[in-house]
Amino acid sequence: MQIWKGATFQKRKLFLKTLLKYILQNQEEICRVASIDSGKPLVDAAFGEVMVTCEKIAWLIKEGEKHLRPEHRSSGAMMFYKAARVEYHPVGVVGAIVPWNYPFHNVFNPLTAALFAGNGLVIKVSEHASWSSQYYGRIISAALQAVGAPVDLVQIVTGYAEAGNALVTGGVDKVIFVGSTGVGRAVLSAAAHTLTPVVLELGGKDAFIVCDDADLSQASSYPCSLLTNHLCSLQLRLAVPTALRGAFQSCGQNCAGAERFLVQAPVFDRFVDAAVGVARRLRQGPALGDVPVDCGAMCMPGLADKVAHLVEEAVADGAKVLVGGHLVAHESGGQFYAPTVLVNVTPAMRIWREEVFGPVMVIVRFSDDDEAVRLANDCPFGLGSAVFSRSQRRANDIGRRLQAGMTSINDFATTYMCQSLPFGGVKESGFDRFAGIEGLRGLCVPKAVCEDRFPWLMRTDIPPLLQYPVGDAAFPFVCGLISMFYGLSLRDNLSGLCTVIACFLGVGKKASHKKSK
Ligand SMILES: NC(=O)c1ccc[n+]([C@@H]2O[C@H](COP(=O)([O-])OP(=O)(O)OC[C@H]3O[C@@H](n4cnc5c(N)ncnc54)[C@H](O)[C@@H]3O)[C@@H](O)[C@H]2O)c1
Repeated sequence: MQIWKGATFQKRKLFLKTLLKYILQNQEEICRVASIDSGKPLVDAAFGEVMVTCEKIAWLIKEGEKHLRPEHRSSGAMMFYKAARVEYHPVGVVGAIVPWNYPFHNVFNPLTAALFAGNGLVIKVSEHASWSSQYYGRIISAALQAVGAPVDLVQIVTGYAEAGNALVTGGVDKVIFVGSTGVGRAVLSAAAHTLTPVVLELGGKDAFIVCDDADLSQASSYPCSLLTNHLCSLQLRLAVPTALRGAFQSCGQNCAGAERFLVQAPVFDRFVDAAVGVARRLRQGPALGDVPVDCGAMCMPGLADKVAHLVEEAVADGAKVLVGGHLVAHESGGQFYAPTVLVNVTPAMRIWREEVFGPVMVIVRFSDDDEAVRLANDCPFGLGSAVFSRSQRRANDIGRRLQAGMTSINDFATTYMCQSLPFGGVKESGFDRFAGIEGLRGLCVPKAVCEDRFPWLMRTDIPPLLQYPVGDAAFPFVCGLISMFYGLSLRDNLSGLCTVIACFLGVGKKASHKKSK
């Protein structure tokens, strides 16, 4: 760890380039391994695991150094003769505890940033995705070896809750926990004993808002309503495929997964019809079977039953299943839950508040922007969000009011493809950030440093009348300084200056008199 801490940025970049080269040359194998361990189709693995990881590595190589170099800061009026800066030093050993849903990305995401920041890393992978971690671990060791870095710099461990707990309490310098809200609470509580800082990246239940833009497209006075109608349906054509991917990518097993689709009344039926039309045609089965599929299996034991239970309970309370809504038996013996579209859901239902983490698209109608915001915020989680409107201004107005860590305008989850942006949530989705500039710097100790700006010209010292034992004029002198620098008018500043000069001149003698006694 000590060796890597002193590694140049050039070497850290070389490590990332070595990883990137391997990933690019072995994309298919990496995706296959992720598919076997998580049940997701290859395209979902390429999209959600490999593409974002490559973007992260590319961003770190291009911009990472810039954000970890010492940053000069202003020193303020009174400290004008000082130079101030922040230095970003590695925290030491980062402990990352990750879930099973993206076996490749969940390992490489903390790995790339932690090592680029100069840290060592212990990753506790999920007990449900341990197999693939062995293969990914070998890639990491080979890349470390290739650049002459210590191979034990990264340790991958697996196990149940006890293993995770041992990592939190075992003396790492910072914990990144990615997982469910309930376990996040346990991790935070364990970390409190050792005062270990924790980043919590927890569950989500993203709102996906589709506005109708009716005022524009329906205004009879509008000179070109044909065009606006076309634009409006274009917006829908844009929103529906994105909505479907937001709901069914990786069979809905995404932290930043769209789980609540809020659609404005005038376009509600069209949106629902379009979504149902596609959802009905989705092919489901084993990810690496003989026939191509759109939706794979559920990974975690019991998750499909949990999803089924949530849907059944909602239906019993008045929700309506338009597509799916049932478990699917398959000769492979895998766990499958059919891609589902559900309407007539109300905020009183459990499915509205709890993370489903499955292929269920809940579509709810809203009448105006205020109601959309109210419904979106009526949720314990606040990870991602999306707003669709052909008026970017309107979409941004709604977006600003959403209680979420991330908002994509006219798209879904694109904030994560912009790797300079922080990733994380509010409310029960956690706190602090793991990606972007904030996440990268979060893996460092931001050390404040202050030194003389002109050491060859002036070295600063405590003025004689403030030296112990302090003279009688010390107090008026400090008050004078405060007025001189912070007075709100020129008169106050000058009056402060006069006091300072008077004290300085008058007390010089007194101080030396006292000292000679
Ligand atoms: N916000 C994000 O970035 C993000 C990303 C992916 C998944 N998630 C969330 O993860 C959840 C699904 O993953 P999961 O079921 O694997 O989550 P989980 O919370 O059950 O497990 C996550 C990890 O924590 C470990 N763990 C369990 N108990 C622990 C304890 N007491 N102390 C320390 N570690 C412990 C597990 O072994 C696993 O490695 C969902 O809620 C999803 O939203 C969040």
